[in-house]
Amino acid sequence: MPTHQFQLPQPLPLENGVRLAHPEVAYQTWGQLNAARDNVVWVCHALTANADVADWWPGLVGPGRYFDPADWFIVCANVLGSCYGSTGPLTPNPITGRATFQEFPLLTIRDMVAAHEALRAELGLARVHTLIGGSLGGQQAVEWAVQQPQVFENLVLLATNARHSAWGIAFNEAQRLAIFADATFQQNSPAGGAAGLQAARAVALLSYRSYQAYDRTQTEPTDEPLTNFRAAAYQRYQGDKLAARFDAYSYVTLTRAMDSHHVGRGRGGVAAALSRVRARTLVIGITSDGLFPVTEQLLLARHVPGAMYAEMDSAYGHDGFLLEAAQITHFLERFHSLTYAH
Ligand SMILES: CC(=O)SCCNC(=O)CCNC(=O)[C@H](O)C(C)(C)COP(=O)(O)OP(=O)(O)OC[C@H]1O[C@@H](n2cnc3c(N)ncnc32)[C@H](O)[C@@H]1OP(=O)(O)O
Ligand SMILES: N[C@@H](CCO)C(=O)O
Repeated sequence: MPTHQFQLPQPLPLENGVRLAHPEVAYQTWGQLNAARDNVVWVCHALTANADVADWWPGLVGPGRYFDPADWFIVCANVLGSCYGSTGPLTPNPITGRATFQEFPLLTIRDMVAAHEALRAELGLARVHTLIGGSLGGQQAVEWAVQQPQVFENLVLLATNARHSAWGIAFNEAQRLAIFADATFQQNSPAGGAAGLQAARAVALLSYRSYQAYDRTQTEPTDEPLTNFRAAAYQRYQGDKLAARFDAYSYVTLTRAMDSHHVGRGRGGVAAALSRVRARTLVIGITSDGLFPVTEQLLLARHVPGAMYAEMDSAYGHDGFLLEAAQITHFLERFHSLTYAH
């Protein structure tokens, strides 16, 4: 699908008090809005994905999948701060003409939601049938459902939380330290900090997978090597793969936004904030998720009124929310049949 660009009509007031001039949001849509305008599905993507949800979630979005464009009008927008078309740290500042990470403001999950809320208004979508997201996408989804409870009919949160944990922030900081240790980060060019980003992704992978996943896929078949281990090659490969498609400046910006996530900030705490949600809600946890452990999804389900909770096993750990399409489809079908049974 073509990627559309939406420029917000006004500067965007950010949570830290700065106004972001002429912000843009890149987005894609699939399917048609029906006459009743009640078939909207909005997908919020995770850390390094983009607006092309049919590409990165092919098991859930596409012909014959649970979210089939023949039935649904599906929207996915790139987050503010990313390097896939929405305004980010390497976007030239329209006033100064410069693109420098150092001058780019701190973004929060609420700022990302504010940009997508402006896009929702632009598209004239008064109601959204289903808002769905995992990980950083789930952080946006829950924040949005707290902010605009009247808009969302159904909310699906996967492998996410109400407030980013100390453990998650520590992982993110370890990754940022790897990036800052790369002297080329000062360049403010797309390849700046690439070696640091490779190391950051290798660290991140440890939090996205599990002991069992590495044991199953990366154990040596023989006892021969004393060096150049399979698991080590996998770490390098994954680092290279991300550095080839992403930039270090967006990575730092987005991980800082993730750290900022706290639905209860200024709202009397997490429980009070979650009690505002009016959407029928399904929360999905992954038993092997070491980054967003199921205790975090149980907390969401406990405080969102009437929420349902489902738990899946995955050999992948946290990244199971991207890969376990069959299990997620099963839970969505059950959720749909329960919420629309009468
Ligand atoms: C432009 C864009 O692409 S943007 C959108 C793409 N990305 C996103 O949307 C972000 C979300 N997606 C992701 O995070 C990931 O793609 C996931 C989690 C869904 C899947 O991760 P993957 O890396 O594909 O899976 P996995 O961990 O099994 O690794 C498989 C890869 O590692 C390689 N690999 C496996 N073991 C080793 C090893 N020992 N040494 C070297 N390479 C290895 C495989 O050959 C395979 O390579 P390939 O990706 O080039 O086919
Ligand atoms: N694997 C995900 C991050 C984990 O939520 C991504 O690269 O977007």
